[in-house]
Amino acid sequence: MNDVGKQEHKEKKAAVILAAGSGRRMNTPVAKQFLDLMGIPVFLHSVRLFDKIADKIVLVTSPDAVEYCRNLLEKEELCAEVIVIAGKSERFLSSMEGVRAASDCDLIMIHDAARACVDMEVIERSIASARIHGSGVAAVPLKDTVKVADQNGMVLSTPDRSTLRIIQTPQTFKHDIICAAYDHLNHIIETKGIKAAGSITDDAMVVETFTNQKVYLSEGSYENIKLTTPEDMTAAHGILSARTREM
Ligand SMILES: Nc1ccn([C@@H]2O[C@H](COP(=O)(O)OP(=O)(O)OP(=O)(O)O)[C@@H](O)[C@H]2O)c(=O)n1
Ligand SMILES: C[C@](O)(CO)[C@H](O)COP(=O)(O)O
Repeated sequence: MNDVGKQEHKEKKAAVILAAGSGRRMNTPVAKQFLDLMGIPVFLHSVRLFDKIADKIVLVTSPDAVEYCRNLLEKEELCAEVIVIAGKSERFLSSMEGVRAASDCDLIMIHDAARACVDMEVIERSIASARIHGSGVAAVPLKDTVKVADQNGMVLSTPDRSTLRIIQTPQTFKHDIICAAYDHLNHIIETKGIKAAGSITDDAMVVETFTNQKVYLSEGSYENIKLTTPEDMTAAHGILSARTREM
C-alpha cells in the first residue's frame, strides 16, 4: 500500500522474442534460430535469459515451428508465463503480433532470437532507459569509418562517425508508446496495403515513423552480435565459451 492507501501497481514486463525469420543469409537447411549453439537451439539462449527478468515471454516463431517450440519450452523450468505464437512474413509483422500478445504488460522488450549473446546488463540498461524516457534501444558506437557510395563504387561522402550508432535489440518501450505505434502502422497497412509501410527494419523505426515520441538509445554491447551469416556462429561460440570459462 502507498501513503494514500491505494494498492501499488507492480510493473509487468514482457519479452517478445522474435524467431520467425527464414535465416536466408545463414544458408543452412534449418533456420538459424533452431541451429545448435553450445548444446541448445539458438532461440533458447534468449528465452532462458529473459526468463530471469520478464513476467511474460512471447515467443514468435514460424507457423510450422509453433508445436516444436511449445514442446521444447514445456520441458524447461521457466518462471515467466510463456506463450508461443506464429509470426508473419516480415520482421515488423512478427513484431506486431508479439506486441499484441504482450499488450497486458507495462514494459515490452522486443528482442531478436538471433542475438543469442545478449547479456543481462544490456537488458537492464534498456529497461532503465524505457522507465525514464519511454524507450531504450540497445546501441553501440561505430568502430569503423563509413562511406556513402554510388552503384559504381564511387565514394559520395563520409558521414561524421560520432553521430552514427549500430542498433541492436532488446528495444524496450512503455506499453502505450509501442502499442500506439503498431496500431497506427496496422491502420496504414489495412487502409493502404503493406507497401505503404515502407521498409521497416526495427521497432524503434515504427515509433519514430508512426508516433511523435522521441526514441532513446541505451548502451548495448559489441558482444551482442546478430547471427546473420555462417561466421557469426563461430564468433557466438567464442563469446559464449569465454563467458562459461569466466564462471
Ligand atoms: N518475418 C520475420 C523475419 C525475422 N524475424 C526474426 O527477427 C530477427 C532478426 O531478423 P534477421 O536476422 O534478419 O533474420 P531473418 O529474416 O531470419 O534472416 P534473413 O534476412 O537472412 O533471411 C530474427 O531473430 C528473426 O527470426 C521474425 O521473427 N519474423
Ligand atoms: C532489429 C535489428 O536487429 C537491429 O539491429 C535489425 O535491424 C534487424 O535485422 P535485419 O537484418 O535488418 O532484419
